[in-house]
Amino acid sequence: MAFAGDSIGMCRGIIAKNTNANLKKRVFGVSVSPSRMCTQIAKNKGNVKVKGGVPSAVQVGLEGAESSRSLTCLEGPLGLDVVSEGELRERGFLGMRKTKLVCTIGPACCSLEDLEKLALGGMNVARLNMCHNAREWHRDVIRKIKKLNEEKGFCVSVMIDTEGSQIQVVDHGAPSSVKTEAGSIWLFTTQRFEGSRPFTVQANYAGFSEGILVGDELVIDGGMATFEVIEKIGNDLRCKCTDPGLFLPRAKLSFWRGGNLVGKNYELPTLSTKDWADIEFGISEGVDFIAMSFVKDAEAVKYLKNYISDRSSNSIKVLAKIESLESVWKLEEIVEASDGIMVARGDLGVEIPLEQIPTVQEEITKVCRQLNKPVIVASQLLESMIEYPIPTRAEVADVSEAIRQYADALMLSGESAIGSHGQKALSVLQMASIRMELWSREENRQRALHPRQLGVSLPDQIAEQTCNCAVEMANNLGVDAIFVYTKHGHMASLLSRNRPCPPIFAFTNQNSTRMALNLQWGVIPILVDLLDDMEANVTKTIALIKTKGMLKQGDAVLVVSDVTTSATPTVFQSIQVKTID
Ligand SMILES: Nc1ncnc2c1ncn2[C@@H]1O[C@H](COP(=O)(O)OP(=O)(O)OP(=O)(O)O)[C@@H](O)[C@H]1O
Ligand SMILES: CC(=O)C(=O)O
Ligand SMILES: [K+]
Ligand SMILES: [Mg+2]
Repeated sequence: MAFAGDSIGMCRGIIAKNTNANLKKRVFGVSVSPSRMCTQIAKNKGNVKVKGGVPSAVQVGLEGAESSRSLTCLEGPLGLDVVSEGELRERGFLGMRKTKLVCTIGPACCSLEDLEKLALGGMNVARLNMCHNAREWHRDVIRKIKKLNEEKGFCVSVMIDTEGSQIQVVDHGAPSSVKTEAGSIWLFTTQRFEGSRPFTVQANYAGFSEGILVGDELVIDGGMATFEVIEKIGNDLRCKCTDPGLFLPRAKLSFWRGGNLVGKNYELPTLSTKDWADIEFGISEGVDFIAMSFVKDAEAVKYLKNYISDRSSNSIKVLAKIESLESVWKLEEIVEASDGIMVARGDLGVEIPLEQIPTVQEEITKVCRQLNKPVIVASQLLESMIEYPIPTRAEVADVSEAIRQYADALMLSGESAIGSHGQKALSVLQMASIRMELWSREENRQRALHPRQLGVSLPDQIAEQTCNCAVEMANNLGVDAIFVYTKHGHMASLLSRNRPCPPIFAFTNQNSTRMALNLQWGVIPILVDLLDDMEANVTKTIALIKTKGMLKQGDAVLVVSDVTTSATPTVFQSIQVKTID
């Protein structure tokens, strides 16, 4: 693959020692000069110093800052998952898929064999929607996934998704869908009754009609059918169907007045008693992510994060689902508070007009990248594949647009949970990712980001600038891979944020970091034991990957690390380019 550009001239100072003909051939693009990098570093005045005299490395250090690492030894097998290893062998470094894939597990794919097929097909994260099934069912699935990871060398993270609170239909008088004719009169009630009553719909929440006025519009599932409220009888509503359509099971209700949403959901708690019990269950089963449904504000996310850190020594990442109007209003504070975001387009489409979904999705992905949080685009990506073996052209275009927007991950819902073609749907996502990522590289689209400075403290600013420069260098030099050594995944995520052309191999000695990085664009997390001496880690990991036959002579690797030496308590962030001989 070629990148447009001129020469490596200005880079020579950095890579002189390691430059060979092979690398030169692959180096294209506008160069970053060491002097430009130093200028950026020098802006962070204080006791920052730039080390000279090492032609293959740029090092910056902050004197007196203690190393945050407590690394011990580097031995044992290379913790690279079998799927990444296969992709690398088959397609080479640049051909490795960067966009991560999440599959919702349901009755159609919960056997060990089906889960293994999804893992082989590239599932990075398995999502369990706690709206469905008993906890025993979920426990069984989680254990199967962990068994596959342990015994077959996969690296599939587990996410539980809370049920949350929302006004919805409990019963609409039929086991599946029911038609609503224009002009038909329906009663929406909170009364509980056995069996079904024609033209009667049970709502799940006693206060569902509070504040609702005659003349308001009642919309089902964002437009499946529309009613006008014609009479209030206590808490119940008599409604006339104005736009005929369908009631599906668990249909969502929303009320509108003069074109604006009447926000009844706001009064419901973000986490119900059942959600808290599900969260306890998730903690005890050692899940990697908890996706929080119907997040209203940053407080709810912070509360859950604090609760988890008090309860569990494992770090479980909290993802906030953006699926209400209120969460769109408070987007930035929610993104800042959370460990990642899901654009839950299904329920979002109930609360905002459908034509606004594409722009809201683009805005959310942009904010997440600016604030360096992973983002999943979810719902109806390949909806027609629940039934059919191929997607519609429009679905492929939608999926490709999410990839072009550089979403970290794409999610399958019913396609994998209940669909007849879950594995095929996953392969559509995989092919679309590889195709669109190639196109984006050819268009040099990663340059479109003007990253907002995130770091407040000087060490954080240095880490961020190091990663920004490292990615620019990696792209310009056309290196094959970026290696990073990371305990909590921060450096790896800062590199990912820049959406580099080569894949990022993130070596970590913490399993929770490995599982969390599974959601981040372009990061291949690898579990290894690490040494205190960073230089030794670099040498040993390169040697390990080479031994496996995945690095060959002439390959170039850009290495980003926090270099600590035993002689000084100083942290040096360094960028080195190593060519393999
Ligand atoms: N564990 C499961 N058991 C049975 N059916 C499931 C399960 N998980 C998902 N499904 C089915 O797949 C469909 C889509 O799944 P998904 O869980 O993504 O629903 P959703 O309504 O988009 O999510 P949410 O409830 O979080 O808004 C659901 O309507 C449901 O019928
Ligand atoms: C995934 C989800 O919760 C939604 O789209 O509503
Ligand atoms: K849910
Ligand atoms: Mg939802």
